[in-house]
Amino acid sequence: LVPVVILIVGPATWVEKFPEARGTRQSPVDIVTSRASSGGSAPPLVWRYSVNHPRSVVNPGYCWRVDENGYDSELRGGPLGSDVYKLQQWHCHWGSVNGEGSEHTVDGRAFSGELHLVHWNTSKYNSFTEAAGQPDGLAVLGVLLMVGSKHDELDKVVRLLPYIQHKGDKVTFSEPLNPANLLPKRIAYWTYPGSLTTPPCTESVTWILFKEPVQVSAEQVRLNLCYYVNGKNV
Ligand SMILES: NS(=O)(=O)c1ccc(Cc2ccc([N+](=O)[O-])cc2)cc1
Ligand SMILES: [Zn+2]
Repeated sequence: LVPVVILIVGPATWVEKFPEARGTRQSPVDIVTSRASSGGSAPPLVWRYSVNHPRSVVNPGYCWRVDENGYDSELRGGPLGSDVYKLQQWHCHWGSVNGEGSEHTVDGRAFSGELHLVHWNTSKYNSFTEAAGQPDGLAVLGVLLMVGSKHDELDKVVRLLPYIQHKGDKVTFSEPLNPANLLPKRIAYWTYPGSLTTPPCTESVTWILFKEPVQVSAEQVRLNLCYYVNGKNV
């Protein structure tokens, strides 16, 4: 008899190390559109990002992450009350197979990938890490990605991926880039109180997921797939 060792390394083991993962507002979720209530009289969501500053693309071991390096930006309004949030970093989630890389699903449908723009509450907290531990500390803009035409703004990052193939690799670039160009044209969104989708799974995220997917080319998806295995192998 060969002893069978079942090695569980996925989300199922996260609860052991990150008790938050057992919480009541865990992300990602399936957005059941028929159950979403209309936004009513919520104020408009507004954002402003700096364009001309050096950014770093990092390989954190899954997908890729762009650090804003503390340069100024603002996200306010919508579900965020009177607090002002600042962009800390943005990153992606891709699947190991095309078409199933997104974290959130909409009526059970997954998308090819999902971009997250991670902001923290500068009105109430003094650092990203402090804010990341508070229920109203973070606000993440989620953008669903589907295969279609090439995305020129995203390509400014995708073309750098061959230079950060290993975990910990980092490359700094100063080509002007406007994160607002990563967002869809129509800015209708779903919002709900949730958590970080990967460890430490802290329940500190106000999720704002845009309804309209953004198109990226099949080549851009392939480049992401061949350089990164999605966070699922964390
Ligand atoms: N995918 S996501 O929910 O947008 C997400 C965003 C950021 C992070 C990274 C992270 C966020 C917070 C901390 N912390 O406070 O120790 C450590 C790592 C993890 C996950
Ligand atoms: Zn994410």
